[in-house]
Amino acid sequence: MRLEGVFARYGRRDAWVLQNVDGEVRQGDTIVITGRNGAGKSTLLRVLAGLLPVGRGKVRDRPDIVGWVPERFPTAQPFAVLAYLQGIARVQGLSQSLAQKTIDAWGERFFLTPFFATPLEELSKGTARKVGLIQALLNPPQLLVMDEPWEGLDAQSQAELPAVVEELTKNGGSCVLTDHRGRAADLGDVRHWQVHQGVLKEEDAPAPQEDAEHHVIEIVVRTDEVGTTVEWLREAGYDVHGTRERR
Ligand SMILES: Nc1ncnc2c1ncn2[C@@H]1O[C@H](COP(=O)(O)OP(=O)(O)OP(=O)(O)O)[C@@H](O)[C@H]1O
Repeated sequence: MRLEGVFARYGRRDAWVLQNVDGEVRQGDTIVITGRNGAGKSTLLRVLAGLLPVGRGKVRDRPDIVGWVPERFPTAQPFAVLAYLQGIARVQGLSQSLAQKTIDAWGERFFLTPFFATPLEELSKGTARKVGLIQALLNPPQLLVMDEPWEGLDAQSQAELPAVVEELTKNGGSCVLTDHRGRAADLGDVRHWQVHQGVLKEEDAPAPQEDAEHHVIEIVVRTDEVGTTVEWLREAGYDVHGTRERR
């Protein structure tokens, strides 16, 4: 998928939010978009997902199946969680039995099953975000676009996200996301796009800085303790660079 000279804005009289953006998303890519508040990161995600039409320029070869995970999942809808996900699966063309199997599997994986009967309006912010995530994954997307996916999720679900991204990209999908908390360090090989005042620049991975006052320690923990350990270290103020399987 390619963006060629893309300009985007929200109203015909507004200033351009994105200006002359060129970029290519290739199969298997994970791209992390960074930039200051208001730089245009979410706007770029909406353009990629096809939710905001471009004012000038072209978007070429957007995949047919795009999953969109919004920063705020809209809970003002008159459905319980399960009925909502079943409705989304139906719209996406999944058969009833496949839909149920898929919803059950994601519900287990993200600890959402106990909330299946809860009305969307009664969900906490974090639980609502899980619904926002799962609805985007029901029909495996060829492009997954996520706005701050770690935000508001519980520690176990946060720890599960890198595996979800890896499964998708290994199967030829691509993933583009924003992450102001630095959690994308858990994702392995990623490309970095930086947005500054609506202009996009591709960056090399940030170079490790020489720093005589800090050292890096590698620690080994049990697989089922990775999420809680990472969370615990971050809460204690440590900078966790990433996790990997022991080889
Ligand atoms: N729905 C909207 N209608 C009008 N203007 C908008 C809308 N959404 C964003 N903007 C404007 O577009 C600009 C870029 O916003 P955007 O949300 O893309 O930035 P961002 O980099 O994602 O910021 P943040 O990190 O704060 O989420 C801002 O000036 C913002 O006010």
